Amino acid sequence: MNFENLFTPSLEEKIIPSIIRQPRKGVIIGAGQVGMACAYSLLIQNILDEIVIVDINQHKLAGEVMDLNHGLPFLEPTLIRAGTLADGENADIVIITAGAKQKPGETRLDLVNRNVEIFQSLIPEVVKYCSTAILLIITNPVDIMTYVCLKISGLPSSSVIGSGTVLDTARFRYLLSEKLQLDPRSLHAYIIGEHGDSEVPVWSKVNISGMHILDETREEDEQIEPELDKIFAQVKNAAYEIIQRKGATSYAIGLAVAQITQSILRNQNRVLTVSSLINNIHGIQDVCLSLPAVVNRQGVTRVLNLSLNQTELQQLQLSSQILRQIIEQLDL
Ligand SMILES: NC(=O)C1=CN([C@@H]2O[C@H](COP(=O)(O)OP(=O)(O)OC[C@H]3O[C@@H](n4cnc5c(N)ncnc54)[C@H](O)[C@@H]3O)[C@@H](O)[C@H]2O)C=CC1
Ligand SMILES: CC(=O)C(=O)O
Repeated sequence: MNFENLFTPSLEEKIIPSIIRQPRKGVIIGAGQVGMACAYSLLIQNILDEIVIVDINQHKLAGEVMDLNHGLPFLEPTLIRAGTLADGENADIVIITAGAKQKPGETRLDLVNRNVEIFQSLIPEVVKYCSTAILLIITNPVDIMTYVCLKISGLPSSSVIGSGTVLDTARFRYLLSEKLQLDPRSLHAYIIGEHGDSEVPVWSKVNISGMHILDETREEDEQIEPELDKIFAQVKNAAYEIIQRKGATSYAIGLAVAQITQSILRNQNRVLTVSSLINNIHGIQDVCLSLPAVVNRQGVTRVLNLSLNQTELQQLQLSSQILRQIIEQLDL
């Protein structure tokens, strides 16, 4: 039987999809726990039309791609394939998750030398094949790796973004919403600074419908402030707790990456606490860290100058100094 003659697409079938919009193509580098959680979240939310996944472990990569492809009958059409960076040509976004992860008890900053070495050979290849893509860095320590990627790639700072504290902000909103018995989407709160041990909760801005959290809770519970401190400790230690139990964190970061990617590719102008190059905000210079920023098809186009109280400002500046000291030790 000649399969080619079995079905010939009509002119409309060939042409109409390309008239509606350009296909959206993404590359995920690293098919580990995080890379595959990103692929799964992007796939089930129909954010990309084509996903190329790249990993040095070809054997595992082939298995991961087979497994995802077997789910396609339940989803919108998406081309998912194992590939190399050369297959990333014309990609709109490159999501980088490749590298070492924390072992139980290790900090994110402990990973810096191993992952900078990987980026030194990886990033020039990414730029060679995907020079027009937005680069979204997930590999830890994510703020340092975003800075390293920016320097090695020579790309404009708007095009190199770290997932930063988008995940910590989600943990913060979830835990606060549990405490207050609200939908987390109705509660606005931010974690800023390093995605790591020096991160900063912006308590002065936590609000529900514009109402500050302490106005909402004071009458109900006099003991709320120690409770709130406990919540922040849970946010800060979440990765340690999860890694100690299951070896890695994956689902929530996958969803966070899907949201950042959606804001980029659908030009949504969402305000997200991504990590980007900060200069001249809150006295911070030449460091990548998270502040609320506008994310769209150009990447990060605006970092918001969030007003902070004195404690928050000091904590943010300390966080930036910790990151800056590490950058100064690197040979970039
Ligand atoms: N920014 C964030 O919020 C989060 C960041 N992470 C970080 O993401 C990274 C990945 O974590 P997991 O996926 O759990 O680790 P994993 O060990 O499961 O996967 C890493 C993958 O990278 C691949 N890899 C290593 N070097 C490569 C290269 N040069 N090219 C292509 N592939 C390469 C490995 O073969 C492996 O499959 C870690 O650095 C981790 O700390 C994890 C969770 C949240
Ligand atoms: C591992 C990591 O960075 C996190 O889950 O926050």
